Amino acid sequence: PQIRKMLSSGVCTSTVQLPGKVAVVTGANTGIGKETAKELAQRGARVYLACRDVQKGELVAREIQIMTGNQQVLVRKLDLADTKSIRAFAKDFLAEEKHLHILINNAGVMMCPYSKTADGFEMHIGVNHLGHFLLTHLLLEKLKESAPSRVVNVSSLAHHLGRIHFHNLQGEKFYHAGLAYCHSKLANILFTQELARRLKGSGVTTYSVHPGTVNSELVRHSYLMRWIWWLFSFFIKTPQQGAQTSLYCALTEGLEVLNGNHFSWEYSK
Ligand SMILES: NC(=O)C1=CN([C@@H]2O[C@H](COP(=O)(O)OP(=O)(O)OC[C@H]3O[C@@H](n4cnc5c(N)ncnc54)[C@H](OP(=O)(O)O)[C@@H]3O)[C@@H](O)[C@H]2O)C=CC1
Ligand SMILES: CC1=C(/C=C/C(C)=C/C=C/C(C)=C/C=O)C(C)(C)CCC1
Repeated sequence: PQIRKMLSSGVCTSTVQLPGKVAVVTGANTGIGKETAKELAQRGARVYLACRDVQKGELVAREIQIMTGNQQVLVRKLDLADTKSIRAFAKDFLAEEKHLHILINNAGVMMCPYSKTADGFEMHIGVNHLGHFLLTHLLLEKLKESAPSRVVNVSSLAHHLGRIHFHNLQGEKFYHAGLAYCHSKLANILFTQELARRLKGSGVTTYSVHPGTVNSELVRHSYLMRWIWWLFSFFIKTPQQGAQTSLYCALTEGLEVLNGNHFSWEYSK
């Protein structure tokens, strides 16, 4: 129990409520994204679940509506492996909404077999980084107009093993599914730092996050990881616990001074 308590430490204690606020959470139909969206809805925000599978999203939206009593939980199609889908999502969102206060770039894929996005990017870098990069870029004016607003990029402690190999960005010369994930998670952090630098003074701030080791569907592509996750399932975080660091960065008052920083449960009390 002590190990479990230590590994699942770090709770968002902010009491901030979000009536009138608008949030987008990518990959919100399961895992950490679903729990993040649920908490934002609980606090009164209008929450867009940006999912590639709209049917799955609708089921979750209904569940969140019933649990929170907030009817403003909406599902929109977003496939981060296809820039056409990202552009269509952004176009419809910008036409529909006056504001965007919280963007949580949460969706992610880990250790999938070598494959490419619709636009020819290696899947990890394409979905985890480039897809979110484009999405953020397309929504940036709206975020600025809605300032103070925040962008949270869900990265991972796996970034420590990441390197940006510009000569092999699409994994065509060499591909390792685990390392490809690590590279994409490093890209999330570098993106956060540079975005913070460029947005200084705009009222939009951005943070990257390691959510902890979380019992979710992320391990679906690796038999070994599924086995490790099963073996340690008692010790690792629930998705609800895994959502705490994203929520902390989205909600905590006064965090603007730490614009561009990386937040990780390992360092929290
Ligand atoms: N679980 C963990 O231990 C850790 C997780 N993270 C990060 O946390 C984030 C959330 O992961 P987690 O909840 O654990 O994993 P899950 O696999 O449970 O959730 C991932 C979400 O991303 C979505 N997604 C995947 N590919 C795409 C795509 N092409 N377009 C749109 N959405 C997509 C999935 O949709 P669908 O259900 O349709 O596949 C799903 O909703 C990820 O960024 C991950 O890297 C970081 C460190 C540790
Ligand atoms: C050894 C070990 C663990 C394994 C941790 C691993 C393997 C973490 C991988 C994290 C990843 C892949 C993050 C994704 O972004 C646990 C389960 C904490 C329990 C304590 C001992």
